[in-house]
Amino acid sequence: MSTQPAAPTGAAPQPLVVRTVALDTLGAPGGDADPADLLSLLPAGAPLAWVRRGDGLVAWGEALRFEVTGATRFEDAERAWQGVLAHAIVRDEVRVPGTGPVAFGSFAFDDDSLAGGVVVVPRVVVGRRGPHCWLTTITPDAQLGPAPTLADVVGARTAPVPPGEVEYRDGAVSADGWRDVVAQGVAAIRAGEVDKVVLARDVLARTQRPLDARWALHRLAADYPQCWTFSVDGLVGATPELLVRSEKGLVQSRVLAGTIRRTGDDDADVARAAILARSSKDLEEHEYAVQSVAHALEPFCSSTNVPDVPFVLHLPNVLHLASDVTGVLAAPAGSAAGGSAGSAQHPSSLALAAALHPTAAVCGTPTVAARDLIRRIEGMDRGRYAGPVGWFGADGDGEWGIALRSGAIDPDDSRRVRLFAGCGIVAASDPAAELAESQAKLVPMRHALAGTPD
Ligand SMILES: C=C(O[C@@H]1C=C(C(=O)O)C=C[C@H]1O)C(=O)O
Repeated sequence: MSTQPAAPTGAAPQPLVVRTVALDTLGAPGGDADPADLLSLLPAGAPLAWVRRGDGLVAWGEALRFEVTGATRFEDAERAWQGVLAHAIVRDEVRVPGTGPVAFGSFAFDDDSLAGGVVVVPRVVVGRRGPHCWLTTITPDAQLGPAPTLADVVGARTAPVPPGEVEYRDGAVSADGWRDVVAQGVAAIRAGEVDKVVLARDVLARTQRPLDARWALHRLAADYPQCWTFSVDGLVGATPELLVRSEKGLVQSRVLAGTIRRTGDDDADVARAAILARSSKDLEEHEYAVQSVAHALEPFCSSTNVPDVPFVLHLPNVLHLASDVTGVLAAPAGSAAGGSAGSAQHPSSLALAAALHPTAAVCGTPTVAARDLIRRIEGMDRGRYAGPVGWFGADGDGEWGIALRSGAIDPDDSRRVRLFAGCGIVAASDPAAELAESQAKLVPMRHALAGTPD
């Protein structure tokens, strides 16, 4: 068992008291913090976030933390979370997805990565979903006390600190060297080793001041509203790719693969979107990714819906071919036919994420051969980049993105941030074009680290 509570809590699981209360969307009278702007509630330190278009969860503090490693990291994390829940005292007055006990998680791309994975159970969570806003407090070793208020938990708020000047240097592989890596990938495809492989690179940023993750989060959420802006244990980003959302028996996955850079000229970009939608190279890359998700979901679902044709997702830096795959989870054994009201016995969202990971959008096809090729030629440990990142609740429902367009803050020196970008490679890929695409994919994080407002 590789699950370890990071705090020396002894053998017995710690009982948690979990309390969710509704918040007024306009904030309490008397200048209380406004939950409408979730990110502005975060204190400095180690913020937890999963937000999109103003909805989502922000959280801080650590009631519990579990670190996991290896191929069993997802099931170990799941077991640790179940252990926590078994000893939790819960009073949830709101009862929508994201209320009650929640945990955030982030997991390595590769089973063999030193990064393993982490599950953080925060002390304070503030959530918003449409008209509902709520506050959850999670307190170890406490009695159920009076209802908490936002004013109790949000201290004097400080503005995010700008990072100052940022210097960049090569990561594990230089830009030129990475073109060679891509050429090796193309050669392996032409030799029949794989059909598609996704190859990534890292770039090292050094900021003048320790990076305040909130600075990056605000900029990412403002610039990339179509993406899921996340922060879990020093991994910060805004991903356009949803690995899986599972809610009350319905599952959804947003699959991306096939990319073209934007030019900044709207007319030219419309023409490029049309080129992307007809590009056989990009459609092939996309089809591999969609099929990998559809096949991984099928064993869990009574029905799935896989669009025949992708749509073009317009982001400020790139255009992507995108498909939203949906499914209905099969009724758990023993329940009434078609019953999906209680999701307690459905596989949890984390179990689904584990079954889906790694999709062909971030690994390749066939999966194992592509993963082996990545290990052989990529020249770096991806860490938690391209792994599942997100949150789940007491019933297992939750949302997991693929940690793309992201940076990992060095836990020993928060002036150092490792940024990542990768590209799907097929037989027709051109190394120089893939390098340019990887640079476009680094733009969100580079901009998020820009030291001064623009
Ligand atoms: C691997 C990344 O992106 C993935 C690769 C894509 C592609 O090659 O077209 C598109 C979206 C993502 O699935 C990344 O952003 O780092």
